[in-house]
Amino acid sequence: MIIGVPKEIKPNENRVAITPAGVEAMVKAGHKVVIENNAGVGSGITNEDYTRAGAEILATPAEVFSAADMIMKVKEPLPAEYNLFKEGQVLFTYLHLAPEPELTQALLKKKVVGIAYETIQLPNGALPLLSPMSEVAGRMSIQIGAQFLEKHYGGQGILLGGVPGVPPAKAVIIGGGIVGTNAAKMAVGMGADVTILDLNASRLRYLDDIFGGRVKTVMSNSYNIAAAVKEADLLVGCVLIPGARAPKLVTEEMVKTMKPGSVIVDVAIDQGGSIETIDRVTTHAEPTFVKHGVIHYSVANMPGAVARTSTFALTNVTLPYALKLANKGYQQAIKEDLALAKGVNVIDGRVTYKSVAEGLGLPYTPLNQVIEVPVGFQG
Ligand SMILES: NC(=O)C1=CN([C@@H]2O[C@H](COP(=O)(O)OP(=O)(O)OC[C@H]3O[C@@H](n4cnc5c(N)ncnc54)[C@H](O)[C@@H]3O)[C@@H](O)[C@H]2O)C=CC1
Ligand SMILES: CC(=O)C(=O)O
Repeated sequence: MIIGVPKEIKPNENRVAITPAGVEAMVKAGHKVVIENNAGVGSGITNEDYTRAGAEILATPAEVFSAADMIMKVKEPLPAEYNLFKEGQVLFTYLHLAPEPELTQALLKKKVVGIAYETIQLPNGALPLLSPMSEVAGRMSIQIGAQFLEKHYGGQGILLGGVPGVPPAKAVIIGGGIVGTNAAKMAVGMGADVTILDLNASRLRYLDDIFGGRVKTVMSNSYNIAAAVKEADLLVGCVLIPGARAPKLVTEEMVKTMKPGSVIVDVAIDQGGSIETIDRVTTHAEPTFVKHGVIHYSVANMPGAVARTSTFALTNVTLPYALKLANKGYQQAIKEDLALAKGVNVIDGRVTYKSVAEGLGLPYTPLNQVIEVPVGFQG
């Protein structure tokens, strides 16, 4: 199989979908890897690093898309890439289709086999290809929040951890999954007063255990969210219903109750966001805007800012699945792997992931009506 890796084009997206180790593994398995010129430089990987591992460098994204049977990317394709897909091409990347109707239509039109990193799901519910980036974004959310709380960034001028004699800032985290847990680790480490809300009581119990009483856990409902938001100096939004648009849990009225110069970091923005006052996706170049006196941060590719860490963390987990797809072909690989089958969002011009179809108001086709699925697969 020919595997193509274009350079990412989202603003300040410096990650790349394969490392030289991945190239070497693909080539050893009998595949060819073509990589766009300088695709790895943002992550500190040169063309020569790739060619030494056995890849071929191509000058343009058009050449990469045209040569490849499978495209490996990091972020969802942008409009400039929509016309580059080939019919039946496998696209293995983060897709986040629920808030992306135009991208979804482009993939359906070209009958692309769209396998989304973020919906590959193990039988125990874990999302192994989302987790490492959630770890990165969760940890970043607190350092970003701490920075924007500084006066010269427009914040209240408070130190997250306080100092002896002055109380710490209040960090409120909505969603106690991978992002939320990693945010809490950083916030606790920096000495903040931390509250986590989730609607999964078992998860709250787990968080209470691992943090040994250093975080407050609260059941997520609109009453408790309103009370916590009002107190928050730093609010981190990180809920997820896999594949679906994020629910708007924090209303505009709640945001109005926050102190001027407080900060909201909506990590769940890649699934449409969970804060009503966030009406736009921001970029690393211009990451914030102010509404009702509150600083809003809504960058959808946060890990792109720490590209070297993120590229290696991401490719550690994507490579085994990419190898399986390349070695067996997508039909056989999907038929044999329950987690991979959960990753298929679009195939043969149909949407095969239910919450994506529901979110976009498009017809849903169960995956088993399109290709063979593993025994026990539930779409
Ligand atoms: N902006 C960015 O650069 C990045 C964004 N993300 C996004 O962050 C979000 C969270 O990801 P993970 O932590 O990995 O997901 P996860 O599945 O580990 O955790 C989500 C948590 O949200 C909870 N939840 C669901 N509905 C809720 C509600 N109504 N109230 C409170 N909690 C609720 C779930 O019980 C779960 O504990 C996802 O949308 C993910 O795509 C992840 C990495 C980077
Ligand atoms: C998860 C995701 O969207 C990212 O890492 O950019």
